[in-house]
Amino acid sequence: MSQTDNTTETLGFQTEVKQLLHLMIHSLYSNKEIFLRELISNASDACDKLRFEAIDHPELLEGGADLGIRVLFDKAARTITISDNGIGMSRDEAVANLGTIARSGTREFFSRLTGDKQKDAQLIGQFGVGFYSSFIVAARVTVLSRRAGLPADQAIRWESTGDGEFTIAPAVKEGRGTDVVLTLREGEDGFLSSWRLREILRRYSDHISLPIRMQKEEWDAEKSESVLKDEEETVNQASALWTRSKSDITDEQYAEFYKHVAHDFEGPLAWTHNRVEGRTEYTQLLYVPRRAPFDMWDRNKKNGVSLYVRRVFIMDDAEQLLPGYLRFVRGVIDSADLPLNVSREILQESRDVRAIREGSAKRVLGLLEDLAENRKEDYATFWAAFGQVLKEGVGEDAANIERIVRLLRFASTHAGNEQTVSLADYVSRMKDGQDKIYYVTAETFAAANSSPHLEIFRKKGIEVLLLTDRVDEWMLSFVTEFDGKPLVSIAKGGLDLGALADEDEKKRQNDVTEEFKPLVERLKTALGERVHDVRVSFRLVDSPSCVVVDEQDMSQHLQRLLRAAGQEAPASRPILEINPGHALIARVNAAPEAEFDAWASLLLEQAQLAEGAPLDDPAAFVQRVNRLLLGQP
Ligand SMILES: Nc1ncnc2c1ncn2[C@@H]1O[C@H](COP(=O)(O)OP(=O)(O)OP(=O)(O)O)[C@@H](O)[C@H]1O
Repeated sequence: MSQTDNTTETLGFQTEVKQLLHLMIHSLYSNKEIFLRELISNASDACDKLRFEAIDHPELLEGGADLGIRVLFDKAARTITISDNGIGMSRDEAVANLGTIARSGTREFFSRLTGDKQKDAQLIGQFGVGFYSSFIVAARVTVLSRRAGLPADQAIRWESTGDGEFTIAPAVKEGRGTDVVLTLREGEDGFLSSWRLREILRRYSDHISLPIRMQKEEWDAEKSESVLKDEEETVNQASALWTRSKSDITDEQYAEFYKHVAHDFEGPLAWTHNRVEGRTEYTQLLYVPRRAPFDMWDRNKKNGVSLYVRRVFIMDDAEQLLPGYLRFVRGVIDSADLPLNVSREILQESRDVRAIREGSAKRVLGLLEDLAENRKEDYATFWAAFGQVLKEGVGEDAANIERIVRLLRFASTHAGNEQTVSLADYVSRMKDGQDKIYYVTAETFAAANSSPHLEIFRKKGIEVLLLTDRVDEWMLSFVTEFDGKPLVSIAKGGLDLGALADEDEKKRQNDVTEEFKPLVERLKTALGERVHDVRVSFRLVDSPSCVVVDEQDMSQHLQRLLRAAGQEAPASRPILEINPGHALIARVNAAPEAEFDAWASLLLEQAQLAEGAPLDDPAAFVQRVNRLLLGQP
């Protein structure tokens, strides 16, 4: 910090702000006019905040409850001013809000930037551009602001040319609120036009519920030019978008409103807009974003939609209005019943809120069902961004579990790595006589897809779901059947292909099992405590052996996940299954007694490796393999 005179302080921007400014000026160059949308959006938020604070402190309005935004320009001075009479900023608020980015994960976000303009522009989109977008068109930005409630001589003047530093000084401002004055860069004079500014405002900010006023302009036939009048006029519709009737709102207006409430740069994927009447009355305008925000998995991140009560803004991120598994939804809920002084605590208890939450969850599920049915590509986009979050719903929302289960999508041996298969698709492709839905869980798609357990299913052409997301094991504890068909792990318990194995095959299998009994007994003795059991398996085709767990035991994959998360997991011993048709099994069967223990260990250890499980003693494994390769047990 340095002082240029007694009162003006010069401060540096946070490093990330400097990076953001640099990047924005370069990557959003072709989309400059959005600065106006961002500044109007902030001005509108500032008025909403004042109106909300004034519910408990009416003196903040200082007698002027007529909230609004004004856009002015001055051709001679080459400035555009966006002025609001909202909440304003104190000195400390200005320093914190206009010099830093207060979002956790910001540093990590910036470390992901690549230097590739196009990719970075998309990343910034996820981040939200906000106030700093002024510097795309302005060489200098001056903010004159007075917080509501403070006297006129306690205003502040913030100024920066966007090159790393800003100054802040005390100032005098008669009216409360904020004036943002942009002194344009060379070559940006095109914005100094009433026509141009109105056009931008109508395109991007028509949904703003407050009046946006500009000086009236009229054509003067004598002078043959348009002249500014002393009167003002409102240039937007100035009514809350969600209160308008659906048929009066264009898709573009819905999209621009979304960008405002969601602080998103891109338009939404889908939305649902309804007025609900009955015991509780409310309007909901809910959006599904296209992309997950960069900090979606941040625990401290706020979630949810904005709550209004009879058009008065009450709070952002009212997470009580939707169940947690729909936390990606953005938008507005405007209640006719809640009190204006409702707090987050009251929201938690309120019966009206419960009704809103249940009603909104149903609406969003309906919207997703519609996407899944009629806009498959968009549903795939949704699923890629938020599928993992939606899965949480099977544990969280028992009332809607059937609907949620129908919305789930999986990778499978038929469909490949993309998660596109619904349980209904799976059932429609089931083989004659197949009465179960088969799946395998693993850490990665590659591990799942090359699991030895799949071999017999591939041979018989039976589809298997490949589950590799972290929440999958947890999810499966809630989804145990679909359409009357149980979901069965192919790596658990004995393999029972039921009606899919014919009588001849069953008889042959019994004979083989009998024939291999002595080998099985020898392996049990050799492996002792390391296994729970050894048995002959008909699920293997190309692999000599595999490990499975007992029906009621926790899967090996889940055991590993729990241990990785530092939790206790019961150490269940695996069952070793051997493939009687494999040449290596014949080799082990014929092995001399001195070599037998080494072969037995090898069968177990390679089966564990194929599963993606770590070995207890990898060095001993390597030595054993080498000795056997060299024929020196
Ligand atoms: N006109 C204004 N009146 C009062 N406070 C303002 C005004 N403009 C900006 N601010 C303050 O500065 C903060 C930062 O603004 P900025 O536009 O960068 O981010 P944002 O609006 O919070 O989020 P986003 O960038 O995602 O839109 C705001 O959250 C607000 O606290």
